[in-house]
Amino acid sequence: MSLAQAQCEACRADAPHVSEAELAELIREIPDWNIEVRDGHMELERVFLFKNFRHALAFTNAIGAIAEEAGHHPALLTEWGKVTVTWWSHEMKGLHRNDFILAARTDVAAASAEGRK
Ligand SMILES: C[C@H](O)[C@H](O)[C@H]1CNC2=NC(N)=NC(=O)C2=N1
Repeated sequence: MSLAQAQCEACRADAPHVSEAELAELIREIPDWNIEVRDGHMELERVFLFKNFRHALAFTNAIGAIAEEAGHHPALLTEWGKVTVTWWSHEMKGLHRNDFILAARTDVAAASAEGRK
């Protein structure tokens, strides 16, 4: 089963952070994502480019729907021709397996998104 199809776990303050070993394994499944450290915790981030604002906004809404379905929500920065998607688990201040699952689902949505550049 691919990571994108894996079941999300509920996110709680006491949910386990991914270990170093898990992180190394999971990041291989989403090679286009960068790890950024902000406010002392890791975040997964990827920039998606589009031909115009309309396509960027449509992709933003598609990711919003995926987030609502999962009950797990990213930071989304929509600009002209560009969407920056950032996943982390704010409740537990770090990366949970959920974040990698949602990043993989974001990649699946991007593969069929219109107006990619
Ligand atoms: C009550 C609600 O389910 C929680 O606040 C959820 C909502 N979406 C969330 N999204 C993310 N990324 N991290 C969380 O900790 C989180 N918590």
